[in-house]
Amino acid sequence: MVYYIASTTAPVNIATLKYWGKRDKALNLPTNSSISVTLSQDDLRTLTSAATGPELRQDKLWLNGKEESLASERTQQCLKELRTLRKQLEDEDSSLPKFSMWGLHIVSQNNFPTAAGLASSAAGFAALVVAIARLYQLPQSMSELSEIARQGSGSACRSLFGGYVAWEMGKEADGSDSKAVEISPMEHWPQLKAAILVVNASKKDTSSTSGMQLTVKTSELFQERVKTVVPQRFIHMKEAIENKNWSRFSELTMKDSNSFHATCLDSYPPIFYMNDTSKKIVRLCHAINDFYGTYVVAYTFDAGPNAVLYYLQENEAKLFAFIYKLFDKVPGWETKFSEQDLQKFLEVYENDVSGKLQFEIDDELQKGVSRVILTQVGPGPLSTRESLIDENTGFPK
Ligand SMILES: Nc1ncnc2c1ncn2[C@@H]1O[C@H](COP(=O)(O)OP(=O)(O)OP(=O)(O)O)[C@@H](O)[C@H]1O
Ligand SMILES: C[C@@](O)(CCOP(=O)(O)OP(=O)(O)O)CC(=O)O
Repeated sequence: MVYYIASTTAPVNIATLKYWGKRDKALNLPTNSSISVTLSQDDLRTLTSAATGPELRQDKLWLNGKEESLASERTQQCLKELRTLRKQLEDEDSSLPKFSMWGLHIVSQNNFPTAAGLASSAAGFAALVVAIARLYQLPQSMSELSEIARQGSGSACRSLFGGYVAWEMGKEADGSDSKAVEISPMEHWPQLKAAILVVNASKKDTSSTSGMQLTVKTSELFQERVKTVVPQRFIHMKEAIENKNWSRFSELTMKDSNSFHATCLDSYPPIFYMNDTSKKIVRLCHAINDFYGTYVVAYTFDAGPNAVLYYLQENEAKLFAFIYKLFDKVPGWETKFSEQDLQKFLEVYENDVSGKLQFEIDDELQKGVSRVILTQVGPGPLSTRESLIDENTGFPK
């Protein structure tokens, strides 16, 4: 049997200017433009393989080792658009095999918790679209493919690029100008790092999709956010990235996270994504910045309680003096540091911080965090020879 197979990895992205609100639910068109940082695939990534062949009659998906339904309208829309593009190629060149007529087997693995507010849908849909586009040998650019990934999950469109990425909301009713573009590649500002404090790795209560629908419908504050706050912030954040202006970037990032969660609280009935631990982490970050008298850390929270802390490499020891001291018992540190390195963070705490800090380190804060993920800005989707599909059967290995 002949099977054609392509595989790719795709990254997670974490927004610094949040997407929250749709102006068209079916096409996933947003009410505001957004900005994100793509994170390194060494630490968080989806690996997806896609196969087709004349024997495959049905589309099938296996996610993290289990067969899953492909019935969701969003996934169907992505598959339909990719097939249409492939069909155009086949119509132009009759020697091409008729991939557009055959079934697809898609096998995917996330190397981190799925649906836990760690942007698995973003990496997942980005990988699905890119793997199939490569299998189909589509000539479309990443920006063009981002319009398809967007229909799977809005934030997924930003995972088609590495580095610093904007999703331009666009104006057209058909969504043809609502796509991701690169602001700067990772090489432009490679010193940006992220420490993710995993607060609760269980499934979240209110999905992003239904949460944002409720906010659009009920929050007055939201109107102000999309009309005035975000358009200005978008320009300023883009400038901050282009100029590598860390203080500006971190201030805007924290303010935008707070603004997004404020519109959730202003929804009726209110939506709570941050929990008590998240709020304590916010206070801790402000205490750290106050302590040093400069921006050392910037927090941001998505639709869940986990904290993403952005910081610059040069400030790592200053930040870790605090967060390693607090969360040294949880797993994750050993992925990047030796025992000796970690000991040094404790020494910085003992020498520079202890006794001088206006912040009470409490038990509850320590108990609320279960894991740290240490990562940094990274590249966009990468082709890989690693395949999850058996080339003799067309099924998962
Ligand atoms: N590798 C993948 N391939 C295809 N679909 C995926 C993949 N990973 C996740 N998904 C889809 O995304 C869903 C999870 O999306 P959801 O938005 O609930 O969580 P999240 O992405 O972790 O959180 P958020 O987007 O709010 O940060 C999964 O149930 C699955 O349908
Ligand atoms: C808070 C956010 O993470 C919301 C992400 O929402 P999704 O992209 O998951 O929503 P859907 O388009 O409905 O799939 C902010 C962001 O990533 O910009």
